[in-house]
Amino acid sequence: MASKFNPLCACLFQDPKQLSPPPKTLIQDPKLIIKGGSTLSGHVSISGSKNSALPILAATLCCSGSSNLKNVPCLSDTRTMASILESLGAQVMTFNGEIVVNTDGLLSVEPDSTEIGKLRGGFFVLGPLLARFGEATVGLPGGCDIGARPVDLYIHGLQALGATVELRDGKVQAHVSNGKGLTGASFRLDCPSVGATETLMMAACLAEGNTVISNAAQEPEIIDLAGFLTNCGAVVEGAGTDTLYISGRRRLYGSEYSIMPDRIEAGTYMLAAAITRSHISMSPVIYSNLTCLLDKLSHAGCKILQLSDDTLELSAVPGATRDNLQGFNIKTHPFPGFPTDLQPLTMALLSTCKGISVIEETVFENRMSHVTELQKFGAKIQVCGSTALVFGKGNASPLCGCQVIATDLRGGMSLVLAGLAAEGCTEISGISHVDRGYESLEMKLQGLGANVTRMTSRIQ
Ligand SMILES: CC(=O)N[C@H]1[C@@H](OP(=O)(O)OP(=O)(O)OC[C@H]2O[C@@H](n3ccc(=O)[nH]c3=O)[C@H](O)[C@@H]2O)O[C@H](CO)[C@@H](O)[C@@H]1O
Ligand SMILES: C=C(OP(=O)(O)O)C(=O)O
Repeated sequence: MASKFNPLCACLFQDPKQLSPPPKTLIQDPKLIIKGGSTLSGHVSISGSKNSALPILAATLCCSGSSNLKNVPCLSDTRTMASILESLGAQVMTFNGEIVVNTDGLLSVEPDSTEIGKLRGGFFVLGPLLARFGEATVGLPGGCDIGARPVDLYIHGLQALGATVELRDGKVQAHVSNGKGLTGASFRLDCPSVGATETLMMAACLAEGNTVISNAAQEPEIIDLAGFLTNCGAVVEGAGTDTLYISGRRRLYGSEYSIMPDRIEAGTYMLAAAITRSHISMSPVIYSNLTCLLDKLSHAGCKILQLSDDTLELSAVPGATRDNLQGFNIKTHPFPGFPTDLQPLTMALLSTCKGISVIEETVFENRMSHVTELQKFGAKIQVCGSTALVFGKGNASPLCGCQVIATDLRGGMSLVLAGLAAEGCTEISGISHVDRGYESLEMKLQGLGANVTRMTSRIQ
């Protein structure tokens, strides 16, 4: 049984009230209540990147010994990922944003399927398990319901490295039958999938010989994963370009690594400041990871100042900007294009700007489910396929608080932004979707002066 030291649990056990058994049936349905319409001010700290932490946690399976990961965000997704590693027999210790993982005593190559089904990132364990142990059985992943999200590229890539892969009973079963392990190969991805690039990169690091992955994803999270793998002894070149060159090693060794700041969380707080016409600062931020959004926000009329290497200040206060923010068009693309994860949040902002804005979603075929909820605030949006026309309200009439339901992570967060800007009270249910990706959400918003509270109903 894997051991886990969690200081939070240790604290709970010191309080005798916490020792009484919980009621038999306990349904928790967290909601956020937002009293909107006020401006934000102050500084917000940006957490470590969820989408870096998940593949890097999976990559610890490639390594002998312990990996010590710092700046891991405390999120339901990272907790689920830790539990996936534990279901394999890994030892996982969590302490204050640090996670130490030791995979030496692994007992299984089949992670808990229920946990895998909770997020997309769980599936990333397939490549490392197969590469290190020659076999793996992994259930199909969950994650946001924003499109079909097949795993064909992962499978074809692993087959190119010599694995036999089949889908049986809703699980991907993979093994290497040559008795030696995966073999390096050249593989071209049909589209630059982030998860497939990460999975193949991890697998290739332990394959015999050289691998070339072309049409690879170029997201900053790929560079972060390559940074961790390189620290562990891997040889990866070209991360951040469309071609990766990997020279396989017999073994990798666990190392210490600090996860980069979350560019999507940083973008979210910039958009929160813009939609509430506020002035806030934030750090740490890597500017080059956010160029597209920064350009659009400047064009809209926001004033953006780089206070230091990693600190950014954004002002959308009337007077500091033109008379109101001007709408703009976006088309989502893989990095360095406009990030799909910021599309729903940008839509919320555009509904308050001047003029008509066009949003084209090209990465996922079904990432518009937030529109019907945004319309409940009074936002004027028309959707045709994967394109949305946003008729900005400008100063004409503000958004109005209402009751809405979050059905995915970023769509849910777009409702939080709308609620911050809206006049009156907003109640957002389905907040567990948002908790997958935003650390200390209401604490951070409260720190900026927002009136946000969490309500957890307990039903027996
Ligand atoms: C945990 C994590 O890191 N999630 C991110 C990751 O998701 P994820 O890695 O799932 O996203 P992908 O880059 O793989 O998906 C991009 C497109 O490729 C398609 N595709 C993907 C794999 C495959 O085998 N076949 C296929 O057709 C998908 O359906 C989608 O239309 O990148 C997305 C794109 O930046 C982000 O929105 C997610 O937040
Ligand atoms: C889509 C996202 O996550 P996932 O890939 O885990 O569903 C996201 O982070 O916006």
